[in-house]
Amino acid sequence: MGNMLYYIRKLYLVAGYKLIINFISMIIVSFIDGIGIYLLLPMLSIIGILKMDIHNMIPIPWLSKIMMSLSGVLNLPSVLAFYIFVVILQALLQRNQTILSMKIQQGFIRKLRWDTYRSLIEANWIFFVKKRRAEFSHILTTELARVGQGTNFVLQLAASVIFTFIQIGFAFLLSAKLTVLILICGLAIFVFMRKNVKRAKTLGDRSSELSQVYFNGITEHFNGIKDIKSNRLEKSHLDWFQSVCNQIQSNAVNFVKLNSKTQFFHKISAAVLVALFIFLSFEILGVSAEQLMLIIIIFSRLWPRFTSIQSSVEYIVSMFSAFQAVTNLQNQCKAARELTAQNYKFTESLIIEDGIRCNQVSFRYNEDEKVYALKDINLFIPARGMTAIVGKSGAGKSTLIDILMGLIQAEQGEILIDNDPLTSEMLFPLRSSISYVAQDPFLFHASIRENLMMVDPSASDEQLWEALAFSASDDFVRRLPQGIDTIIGDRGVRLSGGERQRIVLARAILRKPSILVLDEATSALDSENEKKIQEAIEHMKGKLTIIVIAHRLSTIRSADQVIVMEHGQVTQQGSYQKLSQESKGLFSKLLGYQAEVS
Ligand SMILES: Nc1ncnc2c1ncn2[C@@H]1O[C@H](COP(=O)(O)OP(=O)(O)OP(=O)(O)O)[C@@H](O)[C@H]1O
Repeated sequence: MGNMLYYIRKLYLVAGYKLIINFISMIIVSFIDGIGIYLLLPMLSIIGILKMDIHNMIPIPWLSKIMMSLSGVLNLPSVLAFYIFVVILQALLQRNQTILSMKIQQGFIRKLRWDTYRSLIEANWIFFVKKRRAEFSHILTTELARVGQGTNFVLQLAASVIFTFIQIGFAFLLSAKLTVLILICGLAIFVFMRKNVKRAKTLGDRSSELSQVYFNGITEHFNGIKDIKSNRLEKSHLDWFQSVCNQIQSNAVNFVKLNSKTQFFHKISAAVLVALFIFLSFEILGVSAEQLMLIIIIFSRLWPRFTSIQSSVEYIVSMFSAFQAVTNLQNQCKAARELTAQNYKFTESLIIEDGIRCNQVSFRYNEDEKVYALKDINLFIPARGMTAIVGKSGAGKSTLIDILMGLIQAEQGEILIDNDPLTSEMLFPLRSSISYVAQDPFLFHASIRENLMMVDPSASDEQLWEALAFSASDDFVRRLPQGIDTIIGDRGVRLSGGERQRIVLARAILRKPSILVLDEATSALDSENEKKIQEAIEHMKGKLTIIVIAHRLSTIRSADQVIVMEHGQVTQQGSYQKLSQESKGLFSKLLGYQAEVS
């Protein structure tokens, strides 16, 4: 019930007065629908086509009097014209009301979609580290579509309830006793079928769960399709897929079984009740044939509404798990929000004069565990110098970079920028001044030009080629079939690993950063291209702050300082020359290993 109220409140907040207009339209449409059919029969009797007593048909004295007074005016064409006019009016209003309902439904979904995507984009990095990405796609597509469908049912339910009340009103005027009987029967059946609503909720929850599993699975499988193919893992993935599909199928069939059981029960009970009414009307209540006919018409229109109400309730209840998944995700994102309206205002970059300092910085990915990814880090990264971070795999190099970029916050200790603590207000100016090239660089399914211009939409051709030349990619880009306008596929899949790295490097340079962070950014390059890039980076020394993570130590010879990390701690710090002479240190050991390998 709490869910329902929360949902209605949200719907009202988005749709506002349109919801009320929709509600009023529904009442008018139902009302006209009601009078159209009920007046046709009495009017046909007035003009003598049906031989029925008008007072029996309309047991409301003033209304039957008005009808009788029209007897001289009406004829068959005018009665039929009036009927057609009422139907046209009703159909026109119905059409507008249907469009309005759709506008409300789509407006609500658009708002939910926007709020969810925006809250995701504004959440901090650690939120993404802890969550599965496929969950976001699943919620933004499948679950939102389910909420949309559910909203349609909510509006339909409102229409059904209003229609039912109006029809009950008409029926009551015609025969109070019979209407009360119908209502009691309707209510009894609704109470009797209540357990179906609970079951619908369980099936809805299961449906959310299964579609999440399905979405996560297929996302993972297609991300790892090369591994699947090359390691002959197709069979196990097909088995998994088949098992999930079977579960989804059986869950959906169970829901339809439940829903059709409701409809079946309503149909049977309708037939039994009609028979019972006819019997009661003639044998006990002494209702006239005319009234009975109208009551049957009312009943045949009213009863399907009871069925549709019950059916809509089942669909709506099963939709709530999807709505809950959407709102839960929004709330989690809000709790992890780092980008606020205030932050959007900061568009300028931060100019660092002195350098970045870490003071006793510690960090854990999971605060419930003892293991620290970084422990008591003290270091200084001078502005416009080149700092290299080295260490074995898992030593904490990338985590340190994330802390320096303000992507994650230190659990203990502080980061100082030119001796001022890194505050949340400084995060965005800091990031605006950084160009970051990751180990696994990201490129969009677009042309090279579009991938480059993403960071500077006003860049000229000359600037693009300058950036490409810097990253030693101008030659290979010229040789591509469509040159710089070649589409490079999902994540740049149509390029080699080294080519991808070079394009991302060109993009990083095009941004004109004051801090360039290269996280194993040249690991996939051949020696010739790596040398070219190394030379280009050396030219930049003194102009911008460069932070490089490198496993290949030959690439960091020209660094101003080298930071050596081991198990989340800084164990050595100094110039390349100095560290290579510390024979007991890890750095000289790493140098030794690499000399052996080469
Ligand atoms: N998302 C995460 N959740 C939990 N632990 C993590 C996460 N990312 C990294 N870690 C842990 O933090 C430690 C440091 O990882 P980090 O990626 O910083 O190492 P690294 O030195 O960059 O390694 P590599 O050279 O292999 O990239 C590792 O023990 C790793 O298991």
